[in-house]
Amino acid sequence: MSAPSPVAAAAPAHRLRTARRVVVKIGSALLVDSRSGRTHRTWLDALTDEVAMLRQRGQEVILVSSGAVAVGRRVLGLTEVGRPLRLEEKQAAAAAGQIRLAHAYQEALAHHDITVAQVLLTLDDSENRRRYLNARKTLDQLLALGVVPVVNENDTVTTQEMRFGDNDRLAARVAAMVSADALVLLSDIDGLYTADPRQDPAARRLDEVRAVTPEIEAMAGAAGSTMGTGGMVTKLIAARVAMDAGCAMVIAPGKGLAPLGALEAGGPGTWFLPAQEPRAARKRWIAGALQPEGVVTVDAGAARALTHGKSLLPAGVTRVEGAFQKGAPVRIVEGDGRRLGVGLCAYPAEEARALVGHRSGDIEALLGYHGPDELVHRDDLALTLGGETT
Ligand SMILES: Nc1ncnc2c1ncn2[C@@H]1O[C@H](COP(=O)(O)OP(=O)(O)O)[C@@H](O)[C@H]1O
Ligand SMILES: N[C@@H](CCC(=O)OP(=O)(O)O)C(=O)O
Repeated sequence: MSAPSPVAAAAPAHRLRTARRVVVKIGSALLVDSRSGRTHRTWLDALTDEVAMLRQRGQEVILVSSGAVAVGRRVLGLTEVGRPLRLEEKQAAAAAGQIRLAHAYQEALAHHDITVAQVLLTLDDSENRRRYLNARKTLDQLLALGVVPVVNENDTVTTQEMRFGDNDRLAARVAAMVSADALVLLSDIDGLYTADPRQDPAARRLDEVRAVTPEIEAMAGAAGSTMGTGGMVTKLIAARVAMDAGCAMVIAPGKGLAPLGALEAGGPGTWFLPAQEPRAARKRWIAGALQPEGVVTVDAGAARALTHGKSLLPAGVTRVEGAFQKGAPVRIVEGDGRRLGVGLCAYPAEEARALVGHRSGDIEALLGYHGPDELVHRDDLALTLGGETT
């Protein structure tokens, strides 16, 4: 019998404490007072105390925060009760609210000497590979510099109807993008119930979910509060995205003043536990889900380096074929045609061709800008040797 997977064995409550990278999503209803449109400062201060505690323990934290529309509505006087805002009004509200939201986070985290950076993304940024790679690298860089990124959707450029609950999915995409180990969705409810507890008093909360099956999906009803309207449906979509990326997700109650501490102490929540870890999930995604758009041939020395876990440097490349953009998946082969694997190329095809056989130190002189040293970074590389993805 094979040994049980350490991923499945870890007790859910420890997931948060042991996670290297944590994404915490904060909904509008938790952060913004529905009547006054003001942020709940005491709540935010308490949450940022917890974020500081996680940082002190050496954990990296990304916050995905909603609330721009709710804050901006009041600022712009778009407060007629009962009238839904038009898309352009919501976008205007988001623009006016976002700057205040960012400021609130900046002030709250400044008490702990933590620098905040605002990152506005569209859902599409995680789908378009070139922008995806840039967003991932920016977030990586911010985390490496000890910064806490505060992410929201870039509501100004969104072309679709802005729906509450979008940030549940955005948070999951961000968690997948940065290979986070844990995603916490702080909610007005303490987890997933067998049915909407507002409708069914006999509904029971689930502690753990290991796969989002149709049976689980059937449990999710529509929206809850007046401000948050995503309900459980978007949370389950988020769970799927997170789990596919090897990230554990938890829906936990956020109203209290120390929601993360409560969760760590074994408080209520529903954990969605993936079958594998983020690194393995990402390699599987690169190797399996993407259609290669080019071929990069490497010499024997580079092939050896790759099998020893190194990145691919331009010096070991002998040929680049195809027309592709930065971030595209490319097949990596040896001179004799033997397939080594698939990787995401850090340069577009033309630039990659210009770098063939050159030392990384020459990149700036060749391209006129200071790009990455690696043509394919080892984190973006899935070797498929002997049928195994590594
Ligand atoms: N099966 C379910 N389990 C738990 N809550 C559910 C379920 N189905 C629907 N809901 C509703 O979803 C709401 C949470 O969604 P929402 O209010 O959008 O969350 P938030 O604003 O906290 O992100 C709950 O208050 C609950 O009324
Ligand atoms: N981007 C929007 C939030 C969208 C959203 O998903 O809201 P919520 O359901 O409260 O998490 C805003 O900042 O107002």
